[in-house]
Amino acid sequence: MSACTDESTARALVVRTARSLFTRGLTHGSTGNLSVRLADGTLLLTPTGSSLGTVEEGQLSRTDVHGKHLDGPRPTKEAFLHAAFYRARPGAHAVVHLHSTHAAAVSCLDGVNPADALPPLTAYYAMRVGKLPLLPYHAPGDSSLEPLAERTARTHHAVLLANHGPVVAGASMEQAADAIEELEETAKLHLLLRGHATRPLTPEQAAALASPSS
Ligand SMILES: O=C(O)[C@@H](O)C(=O)COP(=O)(O)O
Ligand SMILES: [Zn+2]
Repeated sequence: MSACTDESTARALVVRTARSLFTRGLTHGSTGNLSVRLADGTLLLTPTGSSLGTVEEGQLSRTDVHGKHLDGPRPTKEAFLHAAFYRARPGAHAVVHLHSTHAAAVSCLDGVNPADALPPLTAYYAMRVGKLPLLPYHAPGDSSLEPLAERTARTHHAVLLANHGPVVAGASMEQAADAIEELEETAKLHLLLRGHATRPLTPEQAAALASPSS
């Protein structure tokens, strides 16, 4: 997915990615939502209440970059969050939100560092995700989170919503999906390692690997 991808290719990519994430158990029921930014600046999003396992190309919603519904079915209730990421990150062309189990579990832990919810356990995590701010709990669809989400997204392409799940933007759908999968795997490692003495990468090691992600 890039700015020059045509709309039918973009629709196919959203559906293909949604099915792939759902069938591998990275989100369940009707949780999670995906979007892409088209060359004309409008956004295609999964509709509210849809399952990522069954959503179809012709059923996507369109909004503008302020979350205003333009056509198609009613968009995900998190359209405002997707739009906030696109406004904050001009290089972003895709946003993915999941309720992946281990990341959601970390989002419910007490004492998580709000500036960075997961340690850089592996080099791949440092390369794909980097710092992961924890945004305070808001009910799903509560747009009062929008200003903080937009401010945070200016400097971070991935965030964790407290008691909820991750949201990740990428220059392409492949990059966003790759990063959110890595976030889930690192959350799993983090939980597996609780109670064990661990040696995450040092801040210098992590910084040396950080990529200027969209
Ligand atoms: O957790 C929620 O309710 C939403 O964030 C979600 O994941 C699914 O909502 P819709 O995309 O509106 O179906
Ligand atoms: Zn959600």
